[in-house]
Amino acid sequence: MSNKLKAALLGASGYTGADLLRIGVLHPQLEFTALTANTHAGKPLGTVFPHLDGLGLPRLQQTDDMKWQDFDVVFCGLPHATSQEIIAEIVENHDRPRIIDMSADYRLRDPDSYQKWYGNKHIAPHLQEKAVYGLSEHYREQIKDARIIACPGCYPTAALMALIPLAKAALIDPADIIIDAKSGVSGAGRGLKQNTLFTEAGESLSPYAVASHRHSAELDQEISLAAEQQVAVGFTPHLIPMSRGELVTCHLRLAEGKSAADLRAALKAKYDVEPFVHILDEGVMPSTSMVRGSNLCKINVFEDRIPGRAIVIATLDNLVKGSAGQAIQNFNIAFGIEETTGLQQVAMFP
Ligand SMILES: NC(=O)C1=CN([C@@H]2O[C@H](COP(=O)(O)OP(=O)(O)OC[C@H]3O[C@@H](n4cnc5c(N)ncnc54)[C@H](OP(=O)(O)O)[C@@H]3O)[C@@H](O)[C@H]2O)C=CC1
Ligand SMILES: CC(=O)N[C@@H](CCC(=O)OP(=O)(O)O)C(=O)O
Repeated sequence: MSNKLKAALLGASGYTGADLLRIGVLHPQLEFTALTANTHAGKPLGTVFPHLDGLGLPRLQQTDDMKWQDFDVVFCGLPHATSQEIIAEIVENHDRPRIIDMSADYRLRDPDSYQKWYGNKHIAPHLQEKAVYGLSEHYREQIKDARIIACPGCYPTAALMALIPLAKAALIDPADIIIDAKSGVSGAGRGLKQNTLFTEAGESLSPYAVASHRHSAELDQEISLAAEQQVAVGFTPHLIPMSRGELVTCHLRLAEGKSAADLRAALKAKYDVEPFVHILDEGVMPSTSMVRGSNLCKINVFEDRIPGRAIVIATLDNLVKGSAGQAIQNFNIAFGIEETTGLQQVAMFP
């Protein structure tokens, strides 16, 4: 009999779902026994994702048919609002499985903030409060015992990896953070949207959700916690004509008497022991091609030419460290499995 942990994946016909399967299918302690979809339910997975054909993975099915008690873990790659209902239904009525959610529904601790940014009232605020924010390197201890692990958004994963240690050590002014962010088109999911069409996203670079992106709420929440004061973070995302990858450039004001070298030292002290977060050597430019397909986040620190300021740049693959890879990392932490298991892919280059 297999001693693998049994997993269901909700939203297996989406981009995060596909990458979770690409990575997870080789994980020695994970077995996907059910995969769900909505419009694609009933189809063999290989007809939806030919690159996942022939791997022995189950056919896509409706979420309604699931027997939740049969699973040790449920990975959730559904749109927000949909996932909150399914997750509440599972957690309220069953003592297992554990939930690893890639959507935004359980990331925000404050129900009012959720309603403000997502436009709908959260149906399970009591569960929202209990869920653990799944930024692996910063919430490892809480993830070990969590019933619901709310994986961060892709932009916040990159930005917070760079900024939390700096805010915690009071090396920067947390009220003066400007994040200029870029993402590949897969960040928007597989659903048909006009701005992600090849004809419209190709050969073009454009900002979106200027001063109004939902990830601002997560960024404010986590930077405020780290800095122990309520702050609002400047954040402007841009769509870049490439499939995957993300890069955030953080413009920072240094705390009185601090230098870019202090920021570098703090980040190195935090991440030297971490397998997935690397501080690049001085002067090396981070690029999405360094992390493509891997669970890595690479960061570098630059002195600004404006006195008293610094620039910190972080890059990751939105579908790996920014969602599916971090979800598997959290699975490893939650189930006491060596954290790098199944996640040691080297970046794809060129
Ligand atoms: N893409 C990314 O880089 C990141 C995404 N996320 C978040 O992860 C989640 C998944 O994203 P992504 O994979 O990109 O999204 P996709 O749009 O690519 O996939 C969505 C999946 O959810 C299913 N689905 C949609 N509506 C319903 C419904 N009403 N009931 C049941 N299933 C439904 C779809 O099924 P079908 O195809 O059959 O209709 C599909 O499998 C989202 O919450 C997203 O915000 C988080 C971090 C990064
Ligand atoms: C390029 C692009 O569109 N990216 C997505 C971010 C994906 C993500 O992290 O999604 P959630 O926070 O919704 O889970 C966006 O800006 O909405």
